[in-house]
Amino acid sequence: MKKTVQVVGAVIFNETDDILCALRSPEMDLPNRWEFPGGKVEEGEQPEDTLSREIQEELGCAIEIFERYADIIHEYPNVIVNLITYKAKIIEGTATAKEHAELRWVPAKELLHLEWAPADIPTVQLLTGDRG
Ligand SMILES: Nc1nc2c([nH]c(=O)n2[C@H]2C[C@H](O)[C@@H](COP(=O)(O)OP(=O)(O)OP(=O)(O)O)O2)c(=O)[nH]1
Repeated sequence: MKKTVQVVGAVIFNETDDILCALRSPEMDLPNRWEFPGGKVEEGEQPEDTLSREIQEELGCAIEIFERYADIIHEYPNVIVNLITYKAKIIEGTATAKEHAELRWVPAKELLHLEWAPADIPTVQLLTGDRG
């Protein structure tokens, strides 16, 4: 049976309502695909704590986490990913790509122009519909 991993991602908005998109590096799984920064929830960890920790590690900044935005299950060939996204904003520091190949602030209506990790597409479509 395929393993299911719980993954949290941040939909980070700025003051002009652009969304922070992160490009996975060539060394990561799903190389060169755009994603919501975040990572796997470790055993015993609260999803919001995972998200704050991952954002600090990956982007070097602190976020405030708001409501849960979407809860998606996507089956990859080797694993099932349960991607839960939360709306968030940066409250301290500036987002810097410490692990990603690139970070980009993108208006909601342009999100679908990027090549996303397959599990992210339903969430991106929701965002585009909400704000586009
Ligand atoms: N962080 C993140 N991962 C995603 C997204 N969409 C998606 O399919 N994934 C997949 C890629 C990975 O298989 C898994 C999470 O991986 P990760 O590499 O970000 O997590 P991590 O930092 O905890 O991983 P690890 O290398 O320490 O094992 O979920 C997304 O929007 N954000």
